Amino acid sequence: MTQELSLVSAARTRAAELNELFATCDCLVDAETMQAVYARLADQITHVLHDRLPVVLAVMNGGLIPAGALLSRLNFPLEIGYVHATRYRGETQGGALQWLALPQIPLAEREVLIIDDVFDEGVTLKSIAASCCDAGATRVWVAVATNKVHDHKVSDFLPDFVGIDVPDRFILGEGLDYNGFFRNVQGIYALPQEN
Ligand SMILES: O=P(O)(O)OC[C@H]1O[C@H](OP(=O)(O)OP(=O)(O)O)[C@H](O)[C@@H]1O
Ligand code: HPA
Repeated sequence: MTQELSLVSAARTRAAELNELFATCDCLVDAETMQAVYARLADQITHVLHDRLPVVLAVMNGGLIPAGALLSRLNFPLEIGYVHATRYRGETQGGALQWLALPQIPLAEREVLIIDDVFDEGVTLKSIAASCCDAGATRVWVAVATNKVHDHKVSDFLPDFVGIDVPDRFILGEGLDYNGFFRNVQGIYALPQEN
């Protein structure tokens, strides 16, 4: 087999494995419900921020999908940027937060809205919000598509806008990945529970 054919064959095998895994996942929130969640969140954000000229920061990579869903529903003046900070890196348990990109837009004397896919333990968003404050933001708001319900959250920090509560399971879809895959899935799914 040529090298190209063997790469194609390996990709096919991996794609089939991922499709098989996805077929065993539980749907927690369907795609239609997520659209309603984004619409409600966008209304709440609009109510608060419509005349504050915010800088809206997507948290890459997972925040990309919810940020897109929300931004297309925010019909008021705002600027868009991103930060990249990660602490799971393909694992199902979080580690130390690694910063890959700081905001490019100056945040001094600006209101900032940070958008991410999940508020899990909260380490990521608490740290990003603190760094925006350190950069001179007058007020930092946080919006998340999902909030994982458990009792091991960071202290003294909560998101301002929460889409939907989900149980304490490893979830994927709507920006959330498993080994880098499934971010593009519409709806929220959970990996099968170990027995
Ligand atoms: O509340 P926490 O326990 O801190 O976890 C939440 C963060 O974890 C995920 O990012 P991840 O580190 O997986 O990077 P990614 O978005 O690039 O996948 C997710 O997108 C959040 O940013
Ligand atoms: O449940 C999760 N799934 C994917 N990424 C995550 N990052 C934090 N929690 C999760």
